[in-house]
This record gives sequence, C-alpha cells and structure tokens, in this order.
Amino acid sequence: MGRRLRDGNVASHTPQNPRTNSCSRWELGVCAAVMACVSEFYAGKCVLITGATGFMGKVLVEKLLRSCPEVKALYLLIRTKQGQSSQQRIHTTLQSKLFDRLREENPDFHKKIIPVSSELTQPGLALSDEDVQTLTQNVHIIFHCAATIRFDEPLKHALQLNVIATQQLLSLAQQMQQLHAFIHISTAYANCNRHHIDEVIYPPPVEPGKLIHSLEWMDDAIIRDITPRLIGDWPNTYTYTKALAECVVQQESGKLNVGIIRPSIVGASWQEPFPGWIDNFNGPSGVFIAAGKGILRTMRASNDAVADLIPVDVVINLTLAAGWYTAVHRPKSVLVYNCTTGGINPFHWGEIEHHVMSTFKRNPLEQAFRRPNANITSNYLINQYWILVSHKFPALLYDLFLRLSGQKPQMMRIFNRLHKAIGLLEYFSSQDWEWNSDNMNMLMNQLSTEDRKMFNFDVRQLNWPEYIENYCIGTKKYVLNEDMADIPAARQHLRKLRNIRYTFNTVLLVFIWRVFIARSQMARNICDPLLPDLTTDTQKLEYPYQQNTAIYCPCLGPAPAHQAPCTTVYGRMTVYDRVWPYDRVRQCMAVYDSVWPCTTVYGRMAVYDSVRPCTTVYGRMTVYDSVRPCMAVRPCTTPYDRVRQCMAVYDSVRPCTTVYGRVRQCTAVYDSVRPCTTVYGRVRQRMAV
Ligand SMILES: CCCCCCCCCCCCCCCCCCCC(=O)SCCNC(=O)CCNC(=O)[C@H](O)C(C)(C)COP(=O)(O)OP(=O)(O)OC[C@H]1O[C@@H](n2cnc3c(N)ncnc32)[C@H](O)[C@@H]1OP(=O)(O)O
Ligand SMILES: NC(=O)C1=CN([C@@H]2O[C@H](COP(=O)(O)OP(=O)(O)OC[C@H]3O[C@@H](n4cnc5c(N)ncnc54)[C@H](OP(=O)(O)O)[C@@H]3O)[C@@H](O)[C@H]2O)C=CC1
Repeated sequence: MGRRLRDGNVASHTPQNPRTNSCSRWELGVCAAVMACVSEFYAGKCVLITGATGFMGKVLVEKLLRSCPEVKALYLLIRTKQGQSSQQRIHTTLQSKLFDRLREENPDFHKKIIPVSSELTQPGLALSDEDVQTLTQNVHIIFHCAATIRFDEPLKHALQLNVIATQQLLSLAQQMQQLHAFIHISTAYANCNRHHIDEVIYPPPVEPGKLIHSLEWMDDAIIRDITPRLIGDWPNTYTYTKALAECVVQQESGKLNVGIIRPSIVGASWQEPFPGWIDNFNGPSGVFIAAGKGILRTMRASNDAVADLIPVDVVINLTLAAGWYTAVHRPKSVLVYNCTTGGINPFHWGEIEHHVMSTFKRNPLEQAFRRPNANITSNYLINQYWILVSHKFPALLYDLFLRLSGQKPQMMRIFNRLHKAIGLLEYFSSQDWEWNSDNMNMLMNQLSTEDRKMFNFDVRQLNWPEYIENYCIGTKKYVLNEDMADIPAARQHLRKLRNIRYTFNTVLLVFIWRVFIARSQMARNICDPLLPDLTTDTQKLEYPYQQNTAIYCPCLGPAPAHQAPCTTVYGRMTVYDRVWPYDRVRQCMAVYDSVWPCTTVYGRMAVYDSVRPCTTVYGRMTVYDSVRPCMAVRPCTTPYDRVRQCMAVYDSVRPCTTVYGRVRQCTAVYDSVRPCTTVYGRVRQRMAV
C-alpha cells in the first residue's frame, strides 16, 4: 500500500491534457480498432475514490488496478470505524477474496493504494490541510461512491452524507488543479416517483439548499415527524436524498466535467473478477439468502414486473468507461447514464423466483430452517395469509420448542426483522419502470473493440438463468462463507426436514380429522362408504350391518349365543361383550343392548336399541337403556357425536341415570340384576353394583 497522503509521499505528477492522453476520435481522427483507450487513459493518473470499503467501491478498486495497471495512485477516502484507522481498514478490505485474482497477477498492487482519513459527514470532509493540498494537486479523476444506502436512514443523516458530502466533495473538486472528470454514482431509483425515466436530471422536489438550511435547526424528533411529508411520493429517505444529490451535482458542477451513473439494483458480479462475487445482504441478496435458508416463504412482488438487476462488474466497467469519456470528450452538460437492463434484456421477478428456488434446491444452504420453497404474489391479502401460515406459525412453534428445551426463543425476532426488510423492498419488486439507456449505448459505441471486451457492459449478452445461479452460489460462498464441499451434508439436512414435514402434516391431518371432520354427520355420511370395512368375514356373517347408510345396526337374524362377544370396532372403538360390557373407551363409545352384541360403532358412536331409541344425551354422553334387546327391524337411532371421553351407561331394566359433566365422572347407577357398568374416565374403573 502507498504511504498515506498525510506523510506527503506522493510523487508530483505532470499534468496531462486529457485530450492528448487518449485516443479520442475527435483528436486523433480515428481510433485504432484494437487500441485499449480506456486503460491507456488511466495510465499515469491519480484517482480519488470515496466508498472504497463498500460493495461497489471495492470492485472499482480491483478492476482499476487489474485492467489499468499503469494507473499511478488511488487515493481512497476512508473514515475510521470501530477503532480501526483508515490504513487498517483498507488493509482488511484488501484481504477479501475479491482481490485474489489481482493478487495473483500483481502481488504488489497494494502499493498504489493511498488511504486518506476522511469522515464525509464532517465539515471539510474532516480532511487535514495537508491532505487537501495533496489531493488538490494530484487528483485527475474522482469517483464518488460513498453514500448511505439504508432505506430507513433518518433524513438528516441521509442528507448529510448523500447531499452535503457530495456538495463538499464538489467544492474540493473545484480546487483541484488537474481534475479531468468527476463521476458521481447515483441510483436509477432517484426518480422512482416517475414511471418513465430519461437520462436527464429532473427538477428536485425541494431546493436542496433550503432543505439543508431548514433541517439545521430542527431537532431529530421534529424531522422524524415531518419526514413523510417531505419525501412525498419517494418511498424512502435514500432515494429522496439521491435525487437531491443529483441536483446538487448539477448546481455545483461549474466547469467540471461531470458524469452521473445511475445503476438499478446492483447484484453479484457477472464475469469479473469471477462470476457470482457478492459480499452483502443488500437489495435482493438478503432476500435470496432468506429464501434459500427456508425462512422466507412469501413476498409481495409482481411476477410480471421487470426485475432490473444489474451485475456489479457491469456497473463498474461502465463507470470506468464513463470516466474516460467524460475526461476525453468533456460533454457540455452533465451526462447521465441509466445503467439498467430492463429495456435491453428484460427479466422478471417471477423468473427470478423460479431460478433462485431451483438453484437452492440443487445447491442448498447449510442448516436451513425449512426446505426452500418461496413464492411471490402481488396480492396483499394472500401474502398476509402466507405470512401467518408460513412465517409466524412455524416461528411460534419453533420458539416454543426452543423455550421448552431451555433455549432462548429467537425465530419470531428474526421474522420481525425480515418482515421489516422485505416491507422496505416490496415497493421496488411490485412495480416496474422504464429507463431510457441511450447514453449507455452511445458509450458502448465509443469504445474500441478491445475496450468493449475489457470493460464489457453489454448486457445483451447476459444469460439470466446462468447469472442467477452464479449469484445464488455466490451468496453461499462469499456472503455466508459456506464450503461447496459440504453440499451433500446440506442435502441430507433437507431430506431430514422433508421427513419432519411429512410427519407433521400427517399428524396435523389426523388431528383435523378427529377434531373437525369426524364430528360432522355430513362428513361421516360422505366418508363412510369410502372407509375400509375392517370387520372380518365371519363378523359380517354374524353381524351384518349396513355401512353406507346412517343406519348402522339392524339386528338381523337370531341372536348369537349368549357368550358372543361384542363385535365391531372401527377406528377407536370398543369391544365388549354383553355381560361385561365395558372397555377402554378413549374417545368413543359403544352402547348396546343387553342381549345382542353391540354392533357397529364407527367414528364416535352409534347407539341404538331395538325398541326405543337411546335416550339421553347429555353433553358428550350417551345414555340409554333398552328394555328389550335390539330387534332386527329397528335401525339404531342416534349416530352421534363427539365423545371425547365418553361414556355409556345403561342398564337393561331402568334407564341410566346420571351423567356428569363431560363425562369425567360418569356414574351410572342401575340395575339390580346385571352388573353395573360404570365407566370412569378412560374406563379406569369398572364396577358392578
Ligand atoms: C421469494 C424469493 C424469491 C425471490 C424473488 C423475488 C425477490 C424480490 C427481491 C426484491 C428486491 C428489491 C430490491 C430493490 C432495491 C432497489 C433499491 C435501489 C437500489 C439502490 O440504489 S441501493 C441498494 C439497496 N439498499 C438496500 O438494499 C439497503 C436496504 N437495507 C436497509 O435499509 C437496512 O439494512 C434494513 C433492511 C432496514 C435493516 O436494518 P436493521 O434492522 O437496522 O439491520 P442492519 O442493516 O443493521 O443489518 C443487521 C444485520 O442484518 C443483515 N441484513 C441486512 N439486510 C438484510 C436482509 N435484507 N436480509 C438478511 N439480512 C440482512 C445485515 O448484514 C446485518 O448483519 P450483521 O452480520 O452485519 O449484523
Ligand atoms: N448497492 C446497490 O444496489 C446500489 C448502489 N448504488 C449507489 O452506489 C454507491 C455505492 O453503493 P454500495 O457500494 O452498494 O454501498 P455500501 O453501503 O456498500 O458502501 C458505502 C460506502 O460509503 C462509505 N461511507 C458511508 N458513510 C461514510 C462516511 N460518513 N464517511 C466516509 N465514508 C462513508 C462506506 O464506508 P464505511 O465502510 O466506512 O461504512 C462504504 O465504503 C452508492 O452511492 C449507492 O447509492 C446505486 C444503485 C444500487
């Protein structure tokens, strides 16, 4: 790494006329088709970059050093953070895997990097006088990438960094003696309150100077209260302040050669330095990861809306080319480049959903919470329903499990954060915009064949399915630092989750059946014919019954022998015999008469007798008696009912008497001749009176 500016170690640089240092068609008449004008332009140049520790800044530094090896120096404005100096921070940044290729090609690349301590929200960018002097003397090109990209940033802070810092940097740029170009990175969504966006700077929603002035004296609480009114139809403070920043760039550009790059949604790299590089959760990356982990199951997005993703290396190639073009061709006014894909090679959110899911099924993330299975919907209510069923309910269950196993519940908290994040993104995934990208095309046409390859931003060549696959794998490798060698274990984990799901679904189905469906007479009438007949052939002969009607127990033929056991049991049902009529009855009940064996009980109960219908039903209880044995002719009467822990009490002579509550205690008292048949609870007691 080069010595810090402050140490005054930057060699003086002979100013060059940008026009003579390039292969401008205007200057040279013709640009040799194979000449790499762009990298040649950067040879011997000093470049100032803000935001070099960020996602795009890093890629810019890497590409500049790799493809323009003759560049003289990179001054990187970096703030101290968490006790780390700018020097230490850039050292850490350069350890990133992103720089592996460069490290291999040029192990000394770091010598050209000169970190400069600068807090952009401070007056004068918190630059020392010495640093100001060095920068103003040496810098040829400025790339201003730093910004807060948080959607929920308080307005004052977003204004300070995105607008005021830009203003200050422009005023520093005005003092620079040999500045050829100032490139400001904006966003394609700076004007997202419009549907069609041209490559022009639109009038600001408010005069930036006035807003800055007004907010100076207001305290944070007041600003928070008036923020929604101020930002109007912008969805967040980020896009709003980026719109103001563009306006400031135009106002303060003076005689500078200025270009504005407006990337749409910046995603993982397409080709350089290798496919799929990404290092953060911003934009769609966090959504992909959450879906791959099986946490995110639903999101509001329109299947048919264009997903205007743009690979980070495309943005950086265009930015470097724009730096060259701005310096060499010095456009009369600020040139804006909408750096988008939708108008050229459109791809839709529905397609993205499909490719993300299929990639994560083939290359699962480790320790997934559930199997990846996410869907997008544009319908608010459907989305809310799935949030409840697929997010909140499982989170609740999982937290319950954690609580019971003595751990701290965390899933609900994770989901709340996820909902907050996706709630902020949905604005962008539920509608689409049209960007004019003429300047991007124009710039491409200005490049030599060599440059078009080296600084490729021709998104017509982008194969979306392949890109999305590399993107997802990139999140696995570079954001989550997972090893591809562990994929078999991750697949095994998914299989385990699938089995758990099947088991859970089966239990749930049985539960729903028991609680809701089996209680419904109508459902029984529909389902009975479909149910298997579990009686044996012998039983059928002896105790035929009609299963496909509501009549269950016609007693046909002569009574079987006295000892004949009670018969059928379907489902959870009871067997007993006529003398000792009892048995474990969990949820159901059979009631029968004294002579005949009880007949069928399906589901929860059939009660009948031959002469009189069974009598009382109390709560969940059946009580009846029969004076006479069941007869052949009469069907059983009451097929009923939810019997949780139920009870049949009867006797042969007198009706049963008491039934108590939901049959926690059921007391049947009766009969002097026959044994009583009390059943208590799950038939813990049987007794004869
Ligand atoms: C259904 C699946 C199929 C997929 C198909 C459909 C996909 C639709 C995707 C739609 C995406 C649309 C994206 C549009 C964006 C366009 C905007 C214009 C482009 C730009 O100009 S700027 C770049 C965009 N900016 C952002 O994306 C920033 C958004 N982030 C924020 O504003 C904040 O981070 C947020 C979300 C408010 C959270 O704040 P907070 O709770 O304070 O958390 P932190 O930021 O401190 O982060 C804590 C921790 O969480 C990680 N993190 C951050 N975001 C996510 C996320 N989305 N998912 C998961 N994890 C996330 C973060 O890295 C931190 O981790 P640490 O380890 O550092 O603690
Ligand atoms: N990512 C995207 O999808 C898109 C991004 N853009 C634009 O691209 C640019 C770069 O975005 P991206 O790289 O993704 O953003 P990052 O958040 O990854 O990087 C932001 C950079 O700004 C620096 N920074 C923030 N605050 C300060 C400060 N007070 N003083 C000095 N430096 C500061 C950060 O430094 P530190 O490490 O110290 O925090 C970091 O280097 C932004 O202008 C953004 O608006 C546009 C469209 C889409």
